[in-house]
Amino acid sequence: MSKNGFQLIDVRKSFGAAQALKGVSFEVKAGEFVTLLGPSGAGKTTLFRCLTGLERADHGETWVLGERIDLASRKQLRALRQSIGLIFQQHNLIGRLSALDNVLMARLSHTPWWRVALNRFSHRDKQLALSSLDQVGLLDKAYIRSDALSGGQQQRVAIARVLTQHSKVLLADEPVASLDPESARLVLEDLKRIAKEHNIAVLCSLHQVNLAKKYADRIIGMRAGELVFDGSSKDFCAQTEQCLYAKAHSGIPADENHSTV
Ligand SMILES: Nc1ncnc2c1ncn2[C@@H]1O[C@H](COP(=O)(O)OP(=O)(O)OP(=O)(O)O)[C@@H](O)[C@H]1O
Repeated sequence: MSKNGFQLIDVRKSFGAAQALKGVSFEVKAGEFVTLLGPSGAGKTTLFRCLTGLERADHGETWVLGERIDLASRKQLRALRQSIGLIFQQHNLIGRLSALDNVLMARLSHTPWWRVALNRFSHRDKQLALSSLDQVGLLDKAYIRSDALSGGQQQRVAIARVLTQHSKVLLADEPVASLDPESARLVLEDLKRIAKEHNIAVLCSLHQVNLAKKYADRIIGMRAGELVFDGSSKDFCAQTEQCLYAKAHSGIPADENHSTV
């Protein structure tokens, strides 16, 4: 099993009668930027929750950085989660803190409590945080309160925080859902570049097919808990898109739809 990236093998998860994941298998390797597409209820959030250990699958194996996160103890889970960077639609920054202080939050678990209480992070940590802000083009905003930044800039501060955390795996759950097209472009370009430059496995769920096709190395399509497409962006054609979305809204059960996997 790869020490880098993550892999799901026949992962199934139900909530009562609702089968959220019906045997999902795929791998994302270090350096890959993969987008996850699928209509509402496809199981994307459940998949992310299984990958972070927030949800335990009923069946199958969930490997993260060479370890079974589905079998991890609380202590192992805490350690593993430090290597998993999370980006959400709502970036979870503390509005009254500067961009730099928000990025430094990634170093909390590496910093003695008294340094945190006095807001005295080490020089090395500050350099690291500033360098991360520089990598997302926001060095000049380091000392600005984060609630004074635009939505796109705040999302890029959240990316800088993940970089400062030294994440090896990055899960981005609809990171551009509430952004204007230009901000969305900048965020996706950052995520793609970071995957390559830092050799991080990135899985990013999106609702915009055009953005997935433009930026992803690979697209994974899910519908009703099943993987229905796993391939390169150029192979994701109009027919695949229709299969993924249109029929899902038509009331036809997923089992009766054509699968491209
Ligand atoms: N905690 C839960 N309790 C009951 N059912 C759940 C729970 N979580 C998810 N489900 C069900 O599992 C299925 C998949 O949900 P999930 O949220 O993973 O889909 P999604 O693709 O993320 O959808 P969306 O794009 O709308 O967020 C849905 O039918 C949902 O109702």
